[in-house]
Amino acid sequence: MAGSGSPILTVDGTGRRIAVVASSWHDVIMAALVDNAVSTLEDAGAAATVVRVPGTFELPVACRQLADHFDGLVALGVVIRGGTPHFDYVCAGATQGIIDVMTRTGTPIGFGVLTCDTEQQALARAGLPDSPENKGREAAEAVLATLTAFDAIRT
Ligand SMILES: Nc1c(NC[C@H](O)[C@H](O)[C@H](O)CO)[nH]c(=O)[nH]c1=O
Ligand SMILES: CC(=O)[C@@H](O)COP(=O)(O)O
Repeated sequence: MAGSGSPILTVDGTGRRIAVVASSWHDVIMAALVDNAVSTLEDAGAAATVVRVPGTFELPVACRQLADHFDGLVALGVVIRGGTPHFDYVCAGATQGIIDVMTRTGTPIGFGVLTCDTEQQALARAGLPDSPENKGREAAEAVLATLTAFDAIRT
């Protein structure tokens, strides 16, 4: 299980159809996030479909297009601060946009967007062999656990 503070979840993905929506900046880190999310979903018995978008700012619109066609989504991105406030707007816009899709559609979205000041911070959370944390796995586990919780609520 990933780093300190990560919840201990028992996740079952049997019969679930999950779309992994992934941005395309910082390709090495993104590849690790996507690979870990997909393997976590498939190891849990879910069917995973990967959909790529240009950047993290485009994640919400892609999530909205997919939310009615999948049981759940995983949103993955890597945003690394540059020299202007652009980082703040991309991160805030994507985060609020993903929240809006989730609350308006009722489709759970595992949040796997890394918002980092440095590349080193992102690498440490990517689930690479020497990464202390695995945010791709965490986001995948979260969406499956949420769907399980929904089942309990509905019974
Ligand atoms: N700087 C990063 C970006 N910027 C691009 C935006 O996400 C967006 O694609 C652009 O503004 C066009 O609409 N995106 C990332 O995912 N990561 C970054 O570090
Ligand atoms: C977070 C970003 O969009 C980043 O690439 C912007 O860099 P800058 O603020 O130097 O334009």
